[in-house]
Amino acid sequence: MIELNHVSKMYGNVVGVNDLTLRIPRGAYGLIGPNGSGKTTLINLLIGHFRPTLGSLQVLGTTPTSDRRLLRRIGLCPASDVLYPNVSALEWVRYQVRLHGISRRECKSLAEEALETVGMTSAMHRPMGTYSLGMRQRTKIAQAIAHQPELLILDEPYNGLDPVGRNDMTQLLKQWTRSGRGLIFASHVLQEIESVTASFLLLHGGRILASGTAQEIESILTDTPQEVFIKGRDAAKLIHRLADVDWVDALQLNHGKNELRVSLREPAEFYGRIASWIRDDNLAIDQLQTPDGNIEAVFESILRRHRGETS
Ligand SMILES: Nc1ncnc2c1ncn2[C@@H]1O[C@H](COP(=O)(O)OP(=O)(O)OP(=O)(O)O)[C@@H](O)[C@H]1O
Repeated sequence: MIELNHVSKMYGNVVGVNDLTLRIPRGAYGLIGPNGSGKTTLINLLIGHFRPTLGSLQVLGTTPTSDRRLLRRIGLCPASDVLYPNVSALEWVRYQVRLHGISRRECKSLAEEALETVGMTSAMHRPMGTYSLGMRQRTKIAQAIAHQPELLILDEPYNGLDPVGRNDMTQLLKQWTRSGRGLIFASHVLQEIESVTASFLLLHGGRILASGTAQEIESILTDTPQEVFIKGRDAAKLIHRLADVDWVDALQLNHGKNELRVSLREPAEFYGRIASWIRDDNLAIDQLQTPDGNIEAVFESILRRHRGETS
């Protein structure tokens, strides 16, 4: 579906993306990374909005900047709010479909169908200025899917949505994924991506740090140094167990000796032993706090590996 060969994009002296090489088959992928990691730059390269400063790329078997017909095969939902307050969703989506060179009559039925898919039929004649944020997001998605593209690209589709809107968005993206068409969507939040697809691309500082399924990334993390906080009255009593093993990098007692911070070189070793130590020594331990699910910690772990601080 996408092939990047040593792609870099510079904005003057600023690196947008840095030497990306990647080949991903058709499927659904979450593009995850903190602010400024290069997600939007990558999306703009995929749709041919930007030409790479270095390297080359192919999307759906063609070069985005030299094949304008590619835009007909891609649906794009940008992060920015692009809706006109005095225009109805139906008019706007029809107009966007028309821009793809589709006949006037067909545009209307395609627009209606897409708006129905996103649950906007009852509000589609109202001016978009009266819509909630969730309705605006759904209208943007309708615009992206109305011309029935092969690949849907969404930049932060969950931004600003309340829990109900988030759930609706997840259902919508799952439905799209089940149809077997391509999906790439950028997000800051791991859980949002996890609820739609198991496949990730992790960007940081314009580089792809990891790609694969959640399990693959988890297994990278299991072997990557981590910090664990052990909390409870007997936390300090675990020191004699942990002081002599070679997979512990550092130990620190905090909070009146009720919290032990452990820097682990091989977390799997720790998790394999901790329960039996607590049981055998009959220790009062209330909590084990790990960085699981915390995307900042995930990035920190992968970054350490990336910087060569761990193997
Ligand atoms: N038009 C521009 N001019 C100069 N620098 C830019 C421009 N657009 C992006 N950058 C820089 O390129 C890098 C990547 O930015 P990009 O917007 O692609 O990241 P992002 O992951 O989409 O971030 P966010 O989550 O905040 O949208 C950042 O350092 C950013 O400051």
